[in-house]
Amino acid sequence: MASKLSPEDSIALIKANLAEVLNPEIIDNVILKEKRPLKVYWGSATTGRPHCGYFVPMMKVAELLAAGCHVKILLADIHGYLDNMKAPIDLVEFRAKYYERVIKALLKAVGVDIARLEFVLGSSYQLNKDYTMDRFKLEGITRVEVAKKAGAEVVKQSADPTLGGLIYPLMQALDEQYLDVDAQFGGVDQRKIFAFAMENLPKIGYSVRAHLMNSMVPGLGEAAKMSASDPDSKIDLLDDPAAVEKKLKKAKCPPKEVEGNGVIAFVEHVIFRAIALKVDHEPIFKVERRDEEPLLYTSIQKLKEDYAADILTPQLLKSALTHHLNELLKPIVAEYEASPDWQAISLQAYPPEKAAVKVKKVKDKGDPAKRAAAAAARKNVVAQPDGHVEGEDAEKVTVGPSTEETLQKLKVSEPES
Ligand SMILES: N[C@@H](Cc1ccc(O)cc1)C(=O)O
Repeated sequence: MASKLSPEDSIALIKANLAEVLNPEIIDNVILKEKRPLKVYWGSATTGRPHCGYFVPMMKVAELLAAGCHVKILLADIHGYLDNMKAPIDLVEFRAKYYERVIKALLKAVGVDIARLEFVLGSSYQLNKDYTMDRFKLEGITRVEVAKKAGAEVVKQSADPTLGGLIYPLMQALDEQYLDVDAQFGGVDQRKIFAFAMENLPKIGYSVRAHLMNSMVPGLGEAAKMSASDPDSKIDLLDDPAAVEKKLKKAKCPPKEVEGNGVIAFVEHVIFRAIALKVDHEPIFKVERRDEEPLLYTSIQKLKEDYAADILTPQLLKSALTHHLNELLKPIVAEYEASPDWQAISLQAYPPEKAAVKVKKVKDKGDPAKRAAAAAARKNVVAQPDGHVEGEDAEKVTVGPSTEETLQKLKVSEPES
């Protein structure tokens, strides 16, 4: 598969396995007429620890690389902060480094050549004069309601939204220009931002880009009984085989139910495609059975049929996936374990002690900062001094009064910037 593809095959692979492509002719034109590699980017706000769900967009990135594209990965550190401070400004830099390590390792695990892969840190160009002036231009012509709607499915919504959440989609649109790409890739949740970019970039003198959209895949590791916000239910990219097995055992996977089944979706969107990229023949997904011949699947359709008929049971499917997923994770974990450098980055990006240390001192549960620390410790997220809780589950555990009130009580000044 990694061998050189014909232009037509390359275009087909670029457009494969997507929910939607906007302005596909831009892609055809670059490859067939201009005869150069397509330049495309995928952006990720550097917030929570990347988990197994990242395999889904990464499979498309792997296909784009295999199709000969020049792929840029935007580590959107400023966006991570703008989106309701999902990542505190002093941690985003480390998180960006962590993301780069883990994404590289993940793509290598999939077996794709990353020579044409480039990482770009958002703040490395988003603070430049030209970018800033263009931002002002967009801000000057964008109605508040339009910006709000553009970000509605991406930016965390709240009753008292910040300006940052409105600027977010404007900057994502500008990124297309400043990253100098032909196309942007993202999930269908990004559709309104993509439409905003298509409508507004031409107004400030820039061209419309193509947009590639992945369908939204139901999450893997959403536990059957526990709440989805339980941090233990998400499979981390650095989980060891025993942890993967344990979490998958608990994962929601109703028998005979194919639609909305996260385990089947993962097999379809990640495992099958990963196998397809590695081998030249049809992918084979093997399900071992006790006392019986293994089940061999070369198509996801057959697998779904067997699942609906209960020939392939949740238990069989989960144990087969455990095996395949652990094979994918093995080199990622090995690289992490062999790299003191990466381990240090991990500690800086996601300091584990903060919440635990604070919680030990918690006596006055009336103090919002302390209540936040206690809640954070329970949830394995990080509490900030203002009572604001940071981490993937932040919204669900935020406690206490407004930041302003808390800051006054704690007698600390608002952080600069
Ligand atoms: N909006 C993307 C992140 C992103 C940020 C900036 C971009 O230019 C592109 C993508 C997300 O939801 O994660």
